[in-house]
Amino acid sequence: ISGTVVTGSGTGVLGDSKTFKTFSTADGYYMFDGTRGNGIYTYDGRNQTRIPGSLWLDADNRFNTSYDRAAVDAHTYAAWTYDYFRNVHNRNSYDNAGAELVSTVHYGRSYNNAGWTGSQMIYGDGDGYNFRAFSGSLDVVAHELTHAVTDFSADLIYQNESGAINESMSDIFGTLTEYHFNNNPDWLMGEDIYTPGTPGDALRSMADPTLAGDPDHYSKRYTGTQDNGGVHINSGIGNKMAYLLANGGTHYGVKVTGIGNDKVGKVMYRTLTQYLTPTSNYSHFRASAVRAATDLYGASSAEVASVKQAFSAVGVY
Ligand SMILES: CCCCC[C@H](S)C(=O)N[C@@H](Cc1ccccc1)C(=O)N[C@@H](C)C(=O)O
Ligand SMILES: [Ca+2]
Ligand SMILES: [Ca+2]
Ligand SMILES: [Zn+2]
Repeated sequence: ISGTVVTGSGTGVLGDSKTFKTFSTADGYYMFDGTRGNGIYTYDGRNQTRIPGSLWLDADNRFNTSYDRAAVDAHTYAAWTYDYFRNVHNRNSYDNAGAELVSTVHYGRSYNNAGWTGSQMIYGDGDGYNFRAFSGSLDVVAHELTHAVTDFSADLIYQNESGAINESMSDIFGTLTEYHFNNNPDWLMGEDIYTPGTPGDALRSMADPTLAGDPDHYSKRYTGTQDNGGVHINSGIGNKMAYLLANGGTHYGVKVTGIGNDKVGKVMYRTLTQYLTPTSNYSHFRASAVRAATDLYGASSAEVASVKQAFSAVGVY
C-alpha cells in the first residue's frame, strides 16, 4: 500500500500521552513505523491466539480509546528498544540487519504473559488483577525483544542453566533500556503492569531475587523440572550478579566494586553476542563475561576484577 510516514499520538496503558510513527494511507492510519530498520509493525490480536492478527488501523491518527492503549505502548516501546540497541550497541534490530519488529497486542483472553514466539512479540492483556496489559511496561518490551537478540546470537537453549541465563539477559537489557530512557528506572521487573491494585511491588527484583522466592546464590539454585527447569527462578543468580556488577555491594561476605550501568551493558552485550553458546551454563557465563571484559578493558582492569567479584558473590566460578 502507498502512504506517508506521519506522527500519531495516543494514550498508553498507564494513562500517559505519547507520540509514535504511523503510516497515513487512503484506508486510514496504520501502526507501521517506516523509520526504523525494515519497519515496526503492531497488530491487533482481537483477543484470539491467531498471530499476527490484523495490522492496527485507526481512522484519525489519535489513539486514545482504552482498547488502543496496549497498542500505543507496544508500538512506542518497540521503537525505543530498537533505538537502544542501535544507538548504544550499534545493532540494527535483533538480527543486526534491520529485521522487522512485529508485535501483537490483545493476544488471547486475559492472558497473563508476554513472549517472543521466535519471530514476533505477543502481549496479553492480563487478567486485570495479577497483571494489566503487558506492553505497558518498557522493561517487559525490552525483555521480549532481547530474546530475539539472544536467539540471533548466543541462541541459549530455553531450559535449565542456559535458559536461566537467557531469561537473565532479557531482564538485564530490560532494565538497562529502562535506565537508558530514564523511564522511572529501577532494578525491578514488570512493576508497571504487576498487580495494578498494589503499588510498589513487582514480578521480580534483580536487587533482591529472594523477594520472589528466587535464588540469589548458585548454591540455592532450583534443580527441578518446573518452568523449563527454573528459567524464571535461576535467572535470579544472573540478575543479582548484574545488579552487584552495576551498583556494587557486599553479598554473602563478598565485596563487589560497581562499574556502572553503561559498562555492564557493554560487557553483557559482548558476552551475549561473542562468547555465550546455546549450551552455556553459569560457569561458562562467568568465563565468557571475564573474556568480554578483558577484551574491552584489559586483563588487569578494575572492570575485569569486578566481573570476577560479582560472579563469586553469587557463588559462580
Ligand atoms: C509466550 C511464552 C512465554 C515465555 C516466557 C516469556 S519470554 C517471559 O519470560 N515473559 C516474562 C514477561 C515479563 C517480563 C518482564 C517483567 C515482567 C513480566 C515473564 O517473566 N513471564 C512470567 C510471568 C513467566 O512466564 O513466568
Ligand atoms: Ca523496571
Ligand atoms: Ca503492582
Ligand atoms: Zn522471557
